[in-house]
Amino acid sequence: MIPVYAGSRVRDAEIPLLRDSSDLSLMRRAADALAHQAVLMLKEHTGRLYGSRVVALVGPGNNGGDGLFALSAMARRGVAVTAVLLASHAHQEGLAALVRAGGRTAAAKALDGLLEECDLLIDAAYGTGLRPGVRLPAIPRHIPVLACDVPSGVDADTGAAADSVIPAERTVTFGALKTGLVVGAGHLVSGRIRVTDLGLNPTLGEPEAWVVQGDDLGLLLDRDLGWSAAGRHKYQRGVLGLLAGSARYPGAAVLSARAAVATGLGLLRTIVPENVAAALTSQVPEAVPLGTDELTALLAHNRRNGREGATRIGAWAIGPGLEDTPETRRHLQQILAANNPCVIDASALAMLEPGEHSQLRILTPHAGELNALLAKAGVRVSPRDIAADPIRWARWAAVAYDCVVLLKGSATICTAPDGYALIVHASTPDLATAGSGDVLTGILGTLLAAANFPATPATVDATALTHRLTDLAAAGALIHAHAGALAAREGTVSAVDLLVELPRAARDLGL
Ligand SMILES: NC(=O)C1=CN([C@@H]2O[C@H](COP(=O)(O)OP(=O)(O)OC[C@H]3O[C@@H](n4cnc5c(N)ncnc54)[C@H](OP(=O)(O)O)[C@@H]3O)[C@@H](O)[C@H]2O)[C@@H](O)CC1
Ligand SMILES: Nc1ncnc2c1ncn2[C@@H]1O[C@H](COP(=O)(O)OP(=O)(O)O)[C@@H](O)[C@H]1O
Repeated sequence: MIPVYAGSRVRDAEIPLLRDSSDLSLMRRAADALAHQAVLMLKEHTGRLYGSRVVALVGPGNNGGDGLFALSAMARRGVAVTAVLLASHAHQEGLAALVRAGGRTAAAKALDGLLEECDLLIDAAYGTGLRPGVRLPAIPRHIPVLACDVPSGVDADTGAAADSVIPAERTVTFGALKTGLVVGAGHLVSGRIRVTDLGLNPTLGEPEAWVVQGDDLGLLLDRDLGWSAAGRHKYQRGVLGLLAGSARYPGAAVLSARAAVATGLGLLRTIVPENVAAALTSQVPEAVPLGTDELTALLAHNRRNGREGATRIGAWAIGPGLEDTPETRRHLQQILAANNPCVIDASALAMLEPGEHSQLRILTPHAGELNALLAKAGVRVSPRDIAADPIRWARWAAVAYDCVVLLKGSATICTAPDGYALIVHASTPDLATAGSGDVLTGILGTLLAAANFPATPATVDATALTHRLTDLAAAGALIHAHAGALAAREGTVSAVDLLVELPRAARDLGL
């Protein structure tokens, strides 16, 4: 997992070091890393270095200073470099270094002409010191862009981006990975990211979040892989209850059920409306239907004897395709009252009430559903606000509903009420397809059922439990993303394609 820090935190750590202008070593290290990536990009795009033409947008602050030092390093290697100065002043030592190395400067009005003969643009206009309201020049899409620290126009704390943001093919970021590069629009415009370590970490404190990598699954699941694990019978591998489906959305229940089974579940018990039951049985023969009376008896049994062992349900997946009827509300209330770990999705989210619950719940809203959850809790935000600072609003919902929230999107954000946050990046934009969220719910349900949470969570440290739940949420998103990557190799991706790839995705990641 890679730690992530708010851009302003990194800036606060570096400013005292940068203020002493006699010591430019940090800036030179940053500039060297920038120049190195620029050289790689030039070789990739033009096949040569000597005689190629690089233009840099240079802003008035230290970000511009990085750009100027990088240009001077490239000028010394035979690259024709021009710094386009966007403001009336620029970093003095950087300018002097550029002039000494034989580089040129130009005014902003010369930019369009320079771009006509440009092999690479370095964007060193604004970094972590960006204020709102910036207006940046338009860059033709065919010109490769290398961003210095943060693509100009991106808020390095939140990922919000100005309309005129300059999307980058690569970003070299300094000191630490910044939140604005890994979520929201900032994530979409940063391209490939390289982090240059400047030795700031001891001064940065606790990370704001962690970006999850493919090989983190074992860590997130924290499973007992001892010899006894191989001796478990199906009930011990995990029994999941699924409350889903309606005449209007019969497919959602099937997708969640198939995903749960494909992720390696011991047993699936399903409560679906009568008119969905036949389709479910024919498409998911592994599922065992659960009647209303049996549900009541089983939950009572669970309350008395804990959740372990045969016939007891270890976790619930609730919501895909569910219709809001008195019967589904009754089932939901029964399940919630029994205090089982559950993943709650789709229309079931609208049936929840905010408040303290001290229960093992993962809510899986997309941005629109998060908006509705927050509104119900009295927090008035717009979808635009959520897009501009998704971690912040996912955390608000986690606090308001006292549970783990998994906010879906191109970057999935999993957060606990105390702010612990994990980020999982989608492998492909194709994951945004109908039914893909239902598949995720099934995966999460299986991970919860297999996790063997204690039957009386009140006796266990609540923070530790919500962190464990957050880890499992991220593990589910990781498996989902990897299934997407495998499916995308064959072409476009549908929810059924994800199901087909799930067993392999789970095994690839070490499940
Ligand atoms: N991480 C590290 O360890 C290291 C970081 N380093 C680098 O330092 C960078 C941070 O530098 P920084 O603090 O000087 O801020 P930066 O982004 O250059 O912008 C500030 C200038 O832009 C101006 N300005 C802002 N918004 C504006 C707007 N909307 N419209 C117009 N103007 C606007 C602002 O104006 P002001 O607000 O003062 O009026 C000010 O003049 C960081 O991103 C990284 O590249 C490395 O050198 C070394 C190690
Ligand atoms: N732009 C995107 N790029 C990649 N994945 C995305 C993007 N937008 C959404 N997703 C993912 O697609 C899935 C959609 O879930 P959801 O909206 O619940 O769909 P449905 O209800 O149709 O199943 C989620 O896993 C989400 O993280």
